[in-house]
Amino acid sequence: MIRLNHLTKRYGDTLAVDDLSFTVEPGHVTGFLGPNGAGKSTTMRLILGLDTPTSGEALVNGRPYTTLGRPMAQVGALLDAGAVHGGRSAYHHLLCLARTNDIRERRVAEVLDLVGLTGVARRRVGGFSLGMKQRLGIAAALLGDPRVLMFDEPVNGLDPNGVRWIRDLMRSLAAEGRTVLLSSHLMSEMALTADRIVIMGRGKLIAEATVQELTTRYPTLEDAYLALTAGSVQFGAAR
Ligand SMILES: Nc1ncnc2c1ncn2[C@@H]1O[C@H](COP(=O)(O)OP(=O)(O)OP(=O)(O)O)[C@@H](O)[C@H]1O
Repeated sequence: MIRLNHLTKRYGDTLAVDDLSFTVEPGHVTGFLGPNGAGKSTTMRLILGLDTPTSGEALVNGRPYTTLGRPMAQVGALLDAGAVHGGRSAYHHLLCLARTNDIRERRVAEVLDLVGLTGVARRRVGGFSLGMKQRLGIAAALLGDPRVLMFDEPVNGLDPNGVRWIRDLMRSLAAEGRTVLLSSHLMSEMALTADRIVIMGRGKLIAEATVQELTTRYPTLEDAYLALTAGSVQFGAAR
């Protein structure tokens, strides 16, 4: 479970996350939505202890990330698929992560198989396509077999097979009772993947609802999103 209590992050004059409180429950795919600059990535970084809150707290399984023992076994995340050492092979990249996190080596082959990269495991990551890097990032997130998972825009760069694969993977991880938080700007895909939705805008919580509640009140999830975020879009072309 992920719980945010009055989470706030200020960068100079920018209030990136503003008194944000919500809970991400196990057993569901929770879609994390919001316009560009809403604060989604900052929130995920705060949950992972990659940044320090100005005030409030982000808890994973009841504790701040930085106090978790064996954190990769509790929470896995894909934030930036490009953030890997291009000179290493996929296998070596995951092996290094496993060794430094007290994870058995056999798990490396398991996750490579799970994400469909076994055939290219010995190739240098520098030559990987964006979609292959996304798969490698997902393999790293799954390495510690954590109960809590976060994915920031995982379908970016994936072909239709990859998009379908991500959807099925997210849903099966949730069906196993894991907590899955998934950000994406692709509303039609989100409607097929998530069952709960959290929407933020300008750092604040705008809505927390099930997909069913939103699509009962609005014709589609996209209509719901556009109506609810209408006052929170910061960047857009003049009409
Ligand atoms: N390290 C930082 N230093 C200064 N400002 C930052 C930093 N990180 C984020 N911000 C600012 O915080 C705000 C929220 O950014 P964030 O990347 O969290 O939004 P987002 O919802 O993930 O956006 P997108 O959908 O475009 O990825 C933006 O105004 C951004 O410029």
